[in-house]
Amino acid sequence: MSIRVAVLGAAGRMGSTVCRAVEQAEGLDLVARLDAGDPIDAEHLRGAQVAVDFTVPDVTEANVHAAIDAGCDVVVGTTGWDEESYGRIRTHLEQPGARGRAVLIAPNFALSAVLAMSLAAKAARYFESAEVIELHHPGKVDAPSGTAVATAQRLAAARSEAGLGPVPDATQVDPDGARGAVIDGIHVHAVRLRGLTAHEEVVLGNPGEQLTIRTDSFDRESFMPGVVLAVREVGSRPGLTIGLDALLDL
Ligand SMILES: NC(=O)c1ccc[n+]([C@@H]2O[C@H](COP(=O)([O-])OP(=O)(O)OC[C@H]3O[C@@H](n4cnc5c(N)ncnc54)[C@H](O)[C@@H]3O)[C@@H](O)[C@H]2O)c1
Ligand SMILES: O=C(O)C1=N[C@H](C(=O)O)CCC1
Repeated sequence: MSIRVAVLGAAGRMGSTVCRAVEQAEGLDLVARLDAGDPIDAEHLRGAQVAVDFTVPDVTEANVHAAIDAGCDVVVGTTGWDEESYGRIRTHLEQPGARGRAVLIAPNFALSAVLAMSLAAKAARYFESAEVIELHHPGKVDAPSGTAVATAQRLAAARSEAGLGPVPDATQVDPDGARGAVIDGIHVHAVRLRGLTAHEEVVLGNPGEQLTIRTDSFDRESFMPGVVLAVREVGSRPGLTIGLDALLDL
């Protein structure tokens, strides 16, 4: 039996790539392509069991609630999520009408990025300094990237668990924000450059040495094995799963 899939944001860069990947994947059946202006309800989802959301940060949470109400499990790649919005999804999934439904939200479905985040979190405890540089195409609407936010949060958590203090930084004068965004004490720098797709460097420093962990997605095909895996697996994980790590046994 095939898994029936709807794609939300189907006209976008990621959504259109996901539509092609679903059409080509064995055991998946693309039943609906929805984009801005299309209602997200049972009629328009056309019997989909899994909805895949690659839209925009402003609308993704509302889409997920609507897809749950329409009886779908949901795979989300759109960025812009935080603890509050995760909490509202968890609460929704505990309601009687939504029990057993599953939502998987991942800031990055590329294997190299998932591994880079995991390796960076492992390495973080051994270094005094840690910063994140993310580099993306100039059509991206949000900064810093969802991947960079998640990376910084994981670096900070690992440092805190290891008892490390703040990163060393003597900066006192920075009127224009040259030191970047600061997420949980980790500096994050965003580059937008024509020709790029999605890239990230985590730089970790000690006296006399540096470790650089870099991931490069050269095209959107790189995200597709992770998206297809999530579509296949989401139904067997009721509740909210954050990140692809759980599916890869990392
Ligand atoms: N998790 C990952 O691996 C991963 C990879 C790449 C991009 N992303 C994220 O995916 C999102 C989409 O990126 P993109 O480059 O495809 O953007 P995009 O602008 O090309 O596509 C977004 C699409 O969503 C549509 N849309 C807007 N409002 C909508 C609504 N209410 N309902 C349905 N569709 C709606 C737009 O019309 C557009 O077609 C971004 O948040 C991006 O950061 C995540
Ligand atoms: O192209 C984008 O936009 C991407 N967004 C995600 C993010 O913000 O981390 C993943 C990488 C590509």
